[in-house]
Amino acid sequence: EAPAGPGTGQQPPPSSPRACPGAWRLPGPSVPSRARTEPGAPAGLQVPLTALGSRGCPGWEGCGTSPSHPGPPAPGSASARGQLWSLGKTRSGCQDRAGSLRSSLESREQLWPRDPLPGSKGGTRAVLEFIRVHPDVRALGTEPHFFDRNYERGLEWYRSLMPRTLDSQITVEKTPSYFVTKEAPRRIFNMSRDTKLIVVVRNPVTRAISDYTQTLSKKPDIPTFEGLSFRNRSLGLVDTSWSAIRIGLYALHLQSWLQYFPLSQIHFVSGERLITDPAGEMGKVQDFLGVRRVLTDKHFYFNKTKGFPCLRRAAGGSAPRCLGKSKGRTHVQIDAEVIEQLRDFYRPHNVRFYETVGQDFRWE
Ligand SMILES: Nc1ncnc2c1ncn2[C@@H]1O[C@H](COP(=O)(O)OS(=O)(=O)O)[C@@H](OP(=O)(O)O)[C@H]1O
Repeated sequence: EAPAGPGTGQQPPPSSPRACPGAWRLPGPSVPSRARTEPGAPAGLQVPLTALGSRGCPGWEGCGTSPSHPGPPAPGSASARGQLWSLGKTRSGCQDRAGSLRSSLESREQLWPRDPLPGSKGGTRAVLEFIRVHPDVRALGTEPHFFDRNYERGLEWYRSLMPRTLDSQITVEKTPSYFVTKEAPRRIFNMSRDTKLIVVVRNPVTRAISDYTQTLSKKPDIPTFEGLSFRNRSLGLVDTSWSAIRIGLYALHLQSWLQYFPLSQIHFVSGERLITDPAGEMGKVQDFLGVRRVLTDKHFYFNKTKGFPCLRRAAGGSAPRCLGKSKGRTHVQIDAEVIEQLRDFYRPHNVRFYETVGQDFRWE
């Protein structure tokens, strides 16, 4: 996905005295005596836990061993709560990052070839472009896909992509596919258990149609939405192996994250409210990240042509900015009866999700 924003945004000059050596900006050398191999990581992958360690910038090891969370509870245990994406840097100075969400509980073989690049479609680009306006936030403009597709490249590679940050700044990235990537929670936890995660959720029926609309724009020959959605439509059997459907089973995916992260470390953005009240939703994001409420109503305006809220001034620029053409597409028309069937299908899953996170998103 092409970034809508200007590169990695504003960056401090290399000589900035406040720049945190070895954090995201400089791929620090691994220290063999203190490096460790992540259990389950590809053979030979060293996670240099101390590479970020320097005054004002507690290293990975420090972050990773923070007592804030005792570690992954046994799968299925009552204390297993936690979850998903976005990067952040804790106030203690640990450099965390966000990832995005979506985890393929299914294998890549199952996702392929119908969904080579599943997306969130909830509004992750909007959240990233909005939050990067904040002076205490630095964002990677592209999706690194480190915790899913590029994990073998190693943490040094990931770090080298990141924008330079000051001690006081938070680093964020977004990769929607993390949410449905089975290995992502463990990998992020092993990088830093203090990572703050943001998940943008949207009515799963609308999300599926958005996902399908995007795929159709790239592959006009794919079967109809109706054809892909059901194993047997007359019996109402929904095909949960189709990723456009499966990604919307939020409660299911969330369970993988709750094995590693407490719910308090995960923030859920309503994709619907992000459009109707961007300042309100971004206010909550700022609170969650622990930064000042800089982004307010005055940063947004509703662009009638685009049909969406846009920024009066994008990060690093002075002109108004809306997201690109791939955001806010006109959706494919879907039979009302099919939509009703999918609503029925998702209802119990949505209720389970609301109960798990303690919020009612009112997807009816
Ligand atoms: N301000 C603003 N401008 C444009 N679009 C906005 C905005 N806020 C939220 N959205 C919704 O974001 C949807 C795309 O979601 P993502 O960015 O998560 O998609 S992706 O997974 O990264 O491909 C996109 O979905 P579609 O409308 O289906 O294209 C939009 O509805």
